[in-house]
Amino acid sequence: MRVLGYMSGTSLDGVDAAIIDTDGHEVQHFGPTAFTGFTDGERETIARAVEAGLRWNGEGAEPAEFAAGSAALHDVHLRTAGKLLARNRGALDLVGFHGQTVLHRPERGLTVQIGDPARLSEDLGVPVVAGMRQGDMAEGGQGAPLVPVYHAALAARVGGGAGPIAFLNLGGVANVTWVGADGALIAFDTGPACGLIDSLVRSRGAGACDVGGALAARGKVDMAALGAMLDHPFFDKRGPKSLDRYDFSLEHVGALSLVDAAATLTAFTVEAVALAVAAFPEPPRRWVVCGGGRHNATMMRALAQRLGDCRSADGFGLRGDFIEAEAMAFLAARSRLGLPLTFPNTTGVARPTCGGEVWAPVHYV
Ligand SMILES: Nc1ncnc2c1ncn2[C@@H]1O[C@H](COP(=O)(O)OP(=O)(O)OP(=O)(O)O)[C@@H](O)[C@H]1O
Ligand SMILES: CC(=O)N[C@H]1[C@@H]2OC[C@@H](O2)[C@@H](O)[C@@H]1O[C@H](C)C(=O)O
Repeated sequence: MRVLGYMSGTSLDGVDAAIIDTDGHEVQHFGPTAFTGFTDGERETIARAVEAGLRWNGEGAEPAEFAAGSAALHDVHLRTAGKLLARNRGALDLVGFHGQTVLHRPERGLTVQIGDPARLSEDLGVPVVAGMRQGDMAEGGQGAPLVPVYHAALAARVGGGAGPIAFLNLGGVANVTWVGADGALIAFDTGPACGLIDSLVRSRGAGACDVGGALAARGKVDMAALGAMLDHPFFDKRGPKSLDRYDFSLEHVGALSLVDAAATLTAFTVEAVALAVAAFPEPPRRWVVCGGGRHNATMMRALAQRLGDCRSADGFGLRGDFIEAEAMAFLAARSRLGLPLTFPNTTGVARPTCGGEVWAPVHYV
């Protein structure tokens, strides 16, 4: 199947898209990719939906802001498809659509993504698989992370010898997938990645993110603040476990200078990843890093110091900025084939579980 996967992640930077050819087990061909950044207006509209989602907290009627957020997202998804399909005339069989998470409360079986898969299917003329977190939650899972089964499919490409490897995604939130030498999977969210750092940098009027980790490189880690952040109850929980992007706050670094706060938050991300190792039967022999955080050289240096062999996915011929989008395509294909998306050791779901709901354009036969 030729499948277009879309992801708009928690960092609210825009929409990633990638086309892959897949049979739901392996990737036969990596097709083109595209990213469309949100305009300032779109970002504000979508951020308002996220803020409204947090206030709403799943109680009472859905906030009115969701509709405007969905409409803005839809436009960005269509623009992104325009770029991809103009360059790629081969027919698409399917689309995998994530949408924008506006609330994630796994302890209450609630995960909410805005977006309009029905309209997307109409406008693209292709069936769209969406709602892939909900099937997992209905069976008692966390609804996240979803990408581990895709990481497993990529593992052979980065293996290079015996022993377990780990994929680490550094987006707004960080998640890890441990792939054993026999293909066993263990996965969970580890803690924040870049989301808190972005919030810090924005709140101090210093841009949208710590580009290259330049701020953190000039700062000093505040051990008291780091200790206080690592005291969060999330780190006492055993996995599988998952996070809402806003589960952590800036309160412990509020009094620090910008560079010291950036250094401390960067250390927080790294230490939270290091804590994950205790959950694995053996330490990974190699860490493969995906997501925008791998552009943060200070974070990458600290991770390598803490974890050992820890490198960007790009060094293995993978597209580190598009792995989540590719994963949405891969999961959509698996959903159509009735194959499981999530597993007891990746989301805590009761049994390997398929999921996703398909939206077909009315003229589609
Ligand atoms: N050049 C750069 N230097 C430092 N950080 C960067 C750079 N480019 C991107 N980032 C960071 O990468 C993050 C975005 O990564 P990515 O697009 O993988 O996240 P996401 O998919 O939105 O989030 P999630 O994976 O949590 O859903 C931003 O939060 C930003 O801080
Ligand atoms: C609820 C939600 O949207 N979670 C995201 C977020 O961003 C990273 C991490 O937290 C991960 O659990 C998940 O995204 C990826 C695509 C996943 O489900 O695997």
